[in-house]
Amino acid sequence: MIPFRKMHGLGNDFVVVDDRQKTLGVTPARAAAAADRHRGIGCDQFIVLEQPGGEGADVFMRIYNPDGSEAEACGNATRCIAHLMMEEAGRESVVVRTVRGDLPCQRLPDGTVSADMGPPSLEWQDVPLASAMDTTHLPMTVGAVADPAACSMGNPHVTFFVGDLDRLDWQALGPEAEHHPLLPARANIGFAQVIDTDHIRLAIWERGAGPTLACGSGACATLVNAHRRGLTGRRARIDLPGGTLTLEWRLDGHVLMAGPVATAFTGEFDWDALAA
Ligand SMILES: N[C@@H](CCC[C@H](N)C(=O)O)C(=O)O
Repeated sequence: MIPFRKMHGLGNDFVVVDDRQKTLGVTPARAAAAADRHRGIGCDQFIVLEQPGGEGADVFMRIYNPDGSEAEACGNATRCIAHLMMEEAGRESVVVRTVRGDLPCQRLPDGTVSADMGPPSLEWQDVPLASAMDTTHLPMTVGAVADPAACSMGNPHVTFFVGDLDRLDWQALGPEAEHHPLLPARANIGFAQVIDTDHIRLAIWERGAGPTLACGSGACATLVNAHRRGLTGRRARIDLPGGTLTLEWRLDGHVLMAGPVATAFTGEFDWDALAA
């Protein structure tokens, strides 16, 4: 049997397994089976802890979407895994390694966990987009929304700025936007309503996962894109369906994100039962 921990950040939920001993036999298909909300345990991302493979980090975090694709970044899982590692090490700060790089994290005095998600990539090749263009204004229309901005937080993000989120059926627009021909690696799609220069409401359609209650890297990308469009300053509170994240795009280029993390329950499963 494989022990797991069900964690979440603002309801963006994860099944976390510890494969630091390399015994679990994780494959993309098995990760997808475990993430399935009907036949598996159910989660937005299946997270695998591995040995960091070198100095400078406490753990390596591998991220699978429910469709079996591997993601380069996951902000909320970074904060959850940082919490786990801080408990394990008895420290108040750790470094989580991902395919994107090393992400320093710390526990804040109010008990929330912050992650330094590194600098965004702003060039069209790095998002990636299908051809050369200004990443602050993409020639992209999906239903009633148009003219989004894009950037990468290691994973690709597109942000549509909308007038009233409550009057937009954004879940109906997500699939077409995620698979738009301008997006060769697909993308996470944000629908953002700027309330004030330091306050954004955000809903996210996640690549490989669909609508989620929150997306940490999506919140980072939204602040970056909103600031580049002149809509906000470099700090904002971002309200998502599952709760609030605090964001700062520092002058050194790094994006800092803070918010709550929680463990919902723990349990055990085996791959054969999931596949049945
Ligand atoms: N929930 C995440 C993002 C997870 C990965 C994403 N679906 C992708 O494919 O890039 C977050 O909190 O950032």
